[in-house]
Amino acid sequence: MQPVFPSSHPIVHHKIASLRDVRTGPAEFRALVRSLAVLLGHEACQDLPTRNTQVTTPLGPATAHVLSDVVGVVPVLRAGLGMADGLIDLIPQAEVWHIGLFRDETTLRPTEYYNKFPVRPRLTVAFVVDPMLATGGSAVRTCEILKAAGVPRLKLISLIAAPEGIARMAEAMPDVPIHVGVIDERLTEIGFIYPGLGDAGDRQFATSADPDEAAHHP
Ligand SMILES: O=P(O)(O)OC[C@H]1O[C@H](OP(=O)(O)OP(=O)(O)O)[C@H](O)[C@@H]1O
Ligand SMILES: O=c1cc[nH]c(=O)[nH]1
Ligand SMILES: [Mg+2]
Repeated sequence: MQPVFPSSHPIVHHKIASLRDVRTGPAEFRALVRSLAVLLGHEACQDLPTRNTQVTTPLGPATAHVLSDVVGVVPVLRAGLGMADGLIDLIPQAEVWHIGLFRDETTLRPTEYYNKFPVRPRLTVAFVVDPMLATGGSAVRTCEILKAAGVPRLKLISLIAAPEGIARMAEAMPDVPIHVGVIDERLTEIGFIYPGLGDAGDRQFATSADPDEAAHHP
């Protein structure tokens, strides 16, 4: 089974409490997603290798350390987009590869609608970012696409995971570590994470179909 790293950081937990809250509107929700991505991204980068380099400071030469990897950030559209901004805050030189998938609401299977990445990939490590790991279908499909594109090392960063999604990743992608804010109780009968936060894409982009939910944050 792959390593799973639930965050133990109090700031992560504090921000996830606000993210879950039904009264949190889209602007605050987006800001929380971005800052949680920075915090979890920081944890996920802990073991990245560095190489020595020389730079000249105003006082003279210095040995410095820079990342050896060509890093990619892969948001799973739509909900992963807000997390990508946080990862790019951390690693501005990262290549950003977009993968468009949504979950069919009846079968819960991922449906692909968009991919954008270079024909001859140079990445040596990619961080897949998606706030929700529910059944795990979307994460597994994304990792399959990236492996087929030749990316040798993958990591998944999510904000909330269900035990079912973690088990699915462990079976299909045992070499992909998972960095996650929290692991929740279970999936509901319609495949939502419980207690979760609802639909992460709709809450970021203000597209909830439920007028009562929208009324909480006019
Ligand atoms: O683990 P799974 O069962 O596959 O579910 C998780 C997926 O569901 C959500 O996306 P959604 O399909 O709602 O698309 P969206 O981001 O466009 O809202 C979420 O952002 C994941 O991509
Ligand atoms: O709880 C869930 C499950 C899948 N996608 C979401 O946005 N939320
Ligand atoms: Mg959605």
